[in-house]
Amino acid sequence: MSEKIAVLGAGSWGSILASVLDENGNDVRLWSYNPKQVEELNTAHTNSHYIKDFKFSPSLVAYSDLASALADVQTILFVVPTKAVRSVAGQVATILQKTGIQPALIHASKGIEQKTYKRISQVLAEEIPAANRKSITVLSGPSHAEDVARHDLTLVTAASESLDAAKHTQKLFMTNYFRVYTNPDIIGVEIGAALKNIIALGAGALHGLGYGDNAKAALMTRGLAEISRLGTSFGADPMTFIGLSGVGDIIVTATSANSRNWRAGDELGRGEALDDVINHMGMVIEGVATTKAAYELSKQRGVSMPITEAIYQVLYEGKDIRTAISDLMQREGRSEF
Ligand SMILES: NC(=O)C1=CN([C@@H]2O[C@H](COP(=O)(O)OP(=O)(O)OC[C@H]3O[C@@H](n4cnc5c(N)ncnc54)[C@H](O)[C@@H]3O)[C@@H](O)[C@H]2O)C=CC1
Ligand SMILES: O=C(CO)COP(=O)(O)O
Repeated sequence: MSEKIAVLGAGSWGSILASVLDENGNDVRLWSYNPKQVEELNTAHTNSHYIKDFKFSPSLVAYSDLASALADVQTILFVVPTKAVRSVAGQVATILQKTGIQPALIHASKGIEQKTYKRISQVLAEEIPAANRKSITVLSGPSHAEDVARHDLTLVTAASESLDAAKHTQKLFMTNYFRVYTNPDIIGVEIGAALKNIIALGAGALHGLGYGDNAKAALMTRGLAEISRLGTSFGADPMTFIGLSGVGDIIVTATSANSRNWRAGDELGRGEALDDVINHMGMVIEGVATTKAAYELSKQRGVSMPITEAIYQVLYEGKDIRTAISDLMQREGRSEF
């Protein structure tokens, strides 16, 4: 199977997914809005700010002009940070309207839009009227770009309301080190993908504060319980949260220094200020904005999310982390389920 594919967003994840698609024999156009990055990708075949010590194949071509990247493509993969999805999708829609092509739409971003609380697939469906809403697919799961770059074994999920669309994504990405499952539950997969970053921030903070394995296991388990409560309130399948995009992604992001969210939490736990952490990371820390969206959603829907609320208070209300942890521990005793 070989297709013309545009990958939009050349950060660590976009560029490595583009590389997987390129290795699979596709004609891949990697788009970035940063011309310097495009030049580096096309001349040195590196993307040094986002992915260290990795050489891309010269067959992978980068574009700074979106219309050229989209010319005649059969598939578009969106991998920009959540806050940029709507504006990039709007630009794509204008170009697709002019050219009349109707490519398959996949995304691999992990977040929830601020204020509208929409999932990424909902934003894409709204902005790109030509899209077949039911066939939009999300690719998600425990998958740090750094590990995929060195061909470490990686298992992810392609979720879509359309099984044909999910299978199409599965075929595009499958390699001997990158295995893709299908899942019809796009709601559960997108919610798990977004909210695990809140737990990764918390796990990093526990590490930075010097807490041990019991505390981290407790946070991951009870964090998953509240993600599952919010997800099922939207009709997600509870089983999704014990799959790759749920517990799988919590394990990888909440235990690894490759995770930007975990690292940000670690630095906060060591006493650094949030603004400083964001500034020197130089890459997206999705969990910061997702904490706000999830906290507001939980209040709107009456879903109990005490860990998310505690992290919201630390990030947005200046609450001391140790006080937040102590308050969580001293909540009234209750039944586990
Ligand atoms: N890095 C990873 O291992 C993984 C990341 N993800 C998700 O993929 C998404 C992208 O993450 P990364 O590639 O890691 O981010 P990154 O921070 O490494 O790169 C983001 C890229 O988006 C571009 N960008 C930023 N604002 C833009 C805008 N307004 N318009 C167009 N382009 C813009 C930047 O120039 C950069 O190339 C996030 O939602 C993240 O949660 C998902 C799985 C793994
Ligand atoms: O989603 C990821 C791995 O599955 C990447 O997480 P970070 O954005 O925290 O690096």
